[in-house]
Amino acid sequence: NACKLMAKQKVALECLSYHATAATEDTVKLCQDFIPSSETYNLYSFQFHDFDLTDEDTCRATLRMFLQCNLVEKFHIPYDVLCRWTLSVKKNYRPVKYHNWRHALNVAQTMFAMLKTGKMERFMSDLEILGLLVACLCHDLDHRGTNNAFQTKTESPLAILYSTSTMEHHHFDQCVMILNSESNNIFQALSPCDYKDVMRVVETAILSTDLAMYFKKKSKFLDLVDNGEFDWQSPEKKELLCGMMMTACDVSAIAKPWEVQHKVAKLVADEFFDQGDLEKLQLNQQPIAMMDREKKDELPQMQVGFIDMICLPLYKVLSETFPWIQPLYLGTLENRQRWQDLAEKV
Ligand SMILES: CCCOc1ccc(S(=O)(=O)N2CCN(C)CC2)cc1-c1nc(CC)cc(=O)[nH]1
Ligand SMILES: [Zn+2]
Repeated sequence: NACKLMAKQKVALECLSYHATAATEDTVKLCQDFIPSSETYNLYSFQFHDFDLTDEDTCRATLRMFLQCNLVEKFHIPYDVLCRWTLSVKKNYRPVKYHNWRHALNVAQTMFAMLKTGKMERFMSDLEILGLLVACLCHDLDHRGTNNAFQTKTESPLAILYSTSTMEHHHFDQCVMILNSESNNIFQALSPCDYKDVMRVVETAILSTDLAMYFKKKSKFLDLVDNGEFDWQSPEKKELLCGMMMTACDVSAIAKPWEVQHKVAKLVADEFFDQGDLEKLQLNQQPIAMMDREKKDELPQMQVGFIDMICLPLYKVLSETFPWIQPLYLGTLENRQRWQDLAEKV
């Protein structure tokens, strides 16, 4: 009957989350590890990259960011739970070329640098800081290296579950699944009210990483800034600001030193080209230029377009209100020149 079916589904889900969460020995090891300082990992810098970090380093760097923001203390997060949760999050990223655990770590580190070096933490409550860091680390969970359009075109189960922001809803789902898994709930000590609030911050932040939503968000944000808005404390203005910060972190590879940006752009391109191959072979469709490896010569020009359409307007309006994040704007400008030079060479 229905009850038995529900019970079976519940057991199946628990079994799924059991395999999806961290192994005990890995958790014990991370728990005992020495955690180097933020400076050792260069976490305060907008020029941070993960190329020299081992997988263990990426977990220690994650713990360092939580410790540096005093989140373990403020929200009574049991340290072993934080270790297990970190490893479970890392385990639920697939080894795709770009949207993998390393991307999530880089996005979280940019958020950390915006809050600390960019001095934006003064506009955020402790709960929002906790929610934003968790959202960055979880924002692309279980990404398959294919975008929302691909889910829709292939009528994938995810597109049937969510017709809009398909992947972003799945990323949030995965985040909830991990928190609901045995001894993985870093929010376990929060009051029911704080729990509701932090989950709302995490959900809004993860859903706001759908670039299709960015353009709507940007015009609303621009209206506020143009009207000389500076009180970001009202709930809807705060949600809008957090959404803009999430996009700023999500695309922040565009602002990194040229060698870093050039390497990361190749990872992005390779993942896009893999989807283009799938569309040609599996769907017998011609992919858009961005995903067509036959058109890789157009890549520098596309990066200039990406910078002009999405990145520069975003970093410009954010750095006008929060001047200390200007390195993101200047870094993007420098890379625009590099991509422009390559575009003219072809
Ligand atoms: C590097 C390979 C080419 O990469 C791009 C090509 C075109 C555009 S686009 O702005 O024209 N636009 C974006 C919205 N799509 C719906 C339509 C196409 C963006 C990128 C790009 N995206 C990311 C974010 C994943 C990172 C990055 O470095 N570059
Ligand atoms: Zn992302």
